[in-house]
Amino acid sequence: MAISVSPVNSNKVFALIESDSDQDKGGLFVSNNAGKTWSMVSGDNRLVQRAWYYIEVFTDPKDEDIVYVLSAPALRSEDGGKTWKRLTGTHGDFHDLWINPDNNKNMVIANDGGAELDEDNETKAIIITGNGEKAFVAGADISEFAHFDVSQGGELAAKGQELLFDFVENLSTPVIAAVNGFALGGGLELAMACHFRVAGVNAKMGLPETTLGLIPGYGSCHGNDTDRKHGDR
Ligand SMILES: CC(C)(O)CC(=O)SCCNC(=O)CCNC(=O)[C@H](O)C(C)(C)COP(=O)(O)OP(=O)(O)OC[C@H]1O[C@@H](n2cnc3c(N)ncnc32)[C@H](O)[C@@H]1OP(=O)(O)O
Repeated sequence: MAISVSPVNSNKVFALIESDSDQDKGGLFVSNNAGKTWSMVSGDNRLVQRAWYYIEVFTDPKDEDIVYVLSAPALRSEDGGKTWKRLTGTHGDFHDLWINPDNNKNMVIANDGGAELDEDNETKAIIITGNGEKAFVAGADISEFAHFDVSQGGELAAKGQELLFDFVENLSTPVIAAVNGFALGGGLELAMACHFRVAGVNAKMGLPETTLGLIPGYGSCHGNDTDRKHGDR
């Protein structure tokens, strides 16, 4: 079992309990009188499915009705544990959560893939689009790196991959590419790094750098784990 006392109301205590799974007796229980009496608020199986391994419950430091449960998925309730929404993330098996006591939008969650920082869980989605109708992103200005040698080219590609493409792909907030006009070279790769792509009727996509003998720098024509994860490229 796991226990969490609300930092804003010490009479409110949540207990996550695994019980006889054949009879579905486990789930989340709440006490509103510091543990004297208890009632079950949710028997959602997702809350206790990892109990054989670990089981974690956390109460928000600012709002006694916001509760988090870490399991194979990470789950959040905004109504005192009655209903649950799954948090998106880069990896399953969530083990620990830290919520900034002074700013409950700032949290760090740990899962089998590492730690993730969330500074704003009120942003439900991010849309990337071009300004105007001509281009989503026309790609890199090749004149800026035409003089690069092989190692400088490699460094540029590695840095861009990490700073932009991996960053976008690993965001826990869904990122949508609204492709309006040209999506060329790195612009097309940016759309590919997003979690969803929507193309307008004027969308034109391509990798024109290949006509110059350049291998696209950001993962569009060589596989990696992420490509396999999304499987939709
Ligand atoms: C980093 C890599 C190697 O991994 C991947 C890459 O991103 S490589 C770059 C891939 N992108 C391109 O090769 C696109 C090149 N541009 C074009 O093909 C055309 O410009 C166009 C199809 C986007 C638009 O054509 P058009 O309507 O005929 O307009 P233009 O007169 O050609 O361009 C207008 C204006 O925009 C400038 N421009 C265009 N593309 C880029 C770019 N990628 N970077 C910087 N600037 C760009 C172009 O130079 C013109 O500027 P001005 O002459 O008006 O100052």
